[in-house]
Amino acid sequence: TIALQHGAHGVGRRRDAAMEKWRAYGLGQFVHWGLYSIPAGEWNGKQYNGAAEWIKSWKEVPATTYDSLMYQFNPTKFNAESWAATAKQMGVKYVTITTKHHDGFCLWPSKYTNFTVANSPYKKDIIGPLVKAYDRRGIDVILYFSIMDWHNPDWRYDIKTREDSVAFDRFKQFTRNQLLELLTLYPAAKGLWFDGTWDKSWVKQAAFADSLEKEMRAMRPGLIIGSRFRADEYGKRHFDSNGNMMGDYEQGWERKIPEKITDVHGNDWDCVMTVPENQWGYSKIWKGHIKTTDELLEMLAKCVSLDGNFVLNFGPKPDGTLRTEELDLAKGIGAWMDTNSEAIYNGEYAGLVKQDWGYYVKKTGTNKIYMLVFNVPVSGALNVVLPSRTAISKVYDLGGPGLSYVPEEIGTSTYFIHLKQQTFKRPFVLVLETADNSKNSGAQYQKAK
Ligand SMILES: COc1ccc([C@H]2[C@H](O)[C@H](O)[C@H](C)N2C)cc1
Repeated sequence: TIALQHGAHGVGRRRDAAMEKWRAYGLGQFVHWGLYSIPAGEWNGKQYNGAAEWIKSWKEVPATTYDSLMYQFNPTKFNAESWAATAKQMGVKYVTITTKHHDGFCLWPSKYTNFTVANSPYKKDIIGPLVKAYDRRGIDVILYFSIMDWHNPDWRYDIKTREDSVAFDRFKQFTRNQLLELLTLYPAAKGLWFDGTWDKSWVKQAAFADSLEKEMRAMRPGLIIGSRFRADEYGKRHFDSNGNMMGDYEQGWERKIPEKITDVHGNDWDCVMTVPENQWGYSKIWKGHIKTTDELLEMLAKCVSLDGNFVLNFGPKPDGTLRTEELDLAKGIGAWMDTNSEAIYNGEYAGLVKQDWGYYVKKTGTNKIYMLVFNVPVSGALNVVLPSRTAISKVYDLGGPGLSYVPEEIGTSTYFIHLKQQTFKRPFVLVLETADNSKNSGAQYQKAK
């Protein structure tokens, strides 16, 4: 191994209560809201073909004109309680909210810049009411913060000259000030989701970022910070020069999901996902494929079955209301979660052979295994292969009270569960209770005929 001062500071999963709670979330919500929500991907009648929250980077958009959008920010219909109520009904256990995106506009009244809600017609703090509304419903709040700040004149993409270095030192102090300010103003926040950390200027700040991370953790014991915040002294990000993950969970899964358990290297992780192909902030026109409730439920199931959390993005409108398509998805996901959330919360990788019908989730600390079924075979028979010397002792359907199955044993710890009906309109969950049958514990199952 390589001697590192600023690489990973621990190997393997955090075992403290705060991280165990994070590990158990299963389902989260991302909220991208800011000045970019006003143009919503359009400028002078032309469609920006990137992600709406990146419109300031479009050459057709003069930075000063974009920044004057601050004087239009007045979300008269914003109601933190209704956003939190929607999230509660959807069944999310945590929410990640943009405090400052790359454009540099702050949704809280920061005293380190004028580019904040305080100087907009709206005037009021947005973050405080959101933290309160979500937190009091038992939904933990994570604060999204972009290191890259296109508004701050001291931001640099790289540090080439003495002047760059002097300016970026000012920028580093500004960044530290804002982060300590956020932790001080919003003590209920459980973590920070960093972004905008890929440029050379920041990648060169291994020592500064490491000491800042230590300072924030000391200030807020239990604070959860992902792998995207800092680089090690050789410029390695997410995983240090020895291949160890930096931070408490892997943040690389943006709009993509791991295929198999070895892809996650035994770490905690979350997948952040957009409803359209690639739009985080509100975009008037959603081009391309828009994901349906069932597609999103399958992504959720896949993430939880591979030891991760699934975080679905919402891009509220400039008036502060949520768009209809997102409200409909929240309702659809919530309805499914009302029946099946016990297969999502406190779930982990079950260690069983993956089958085509869907995903296994094991309830942490128990021998209860859930079968989240998305693809019913034409045979109607779901194949289950358990570790040897393990037997199925009981199978029942979470959705159909009293709907239980007697599996057919077709080999050592190998079964078919013959479904009783052929057509299913929605994904459903079967609960497997297993027992050790090394002493042939007489588990209730049919002998193969
Ligand atoms: C360089 O490509 C990028 C960089 C940052 C992003 C940002 C998005 O704006 C959104 O905030 C997402 C979570 N983040 C990775 C997306 C693509």
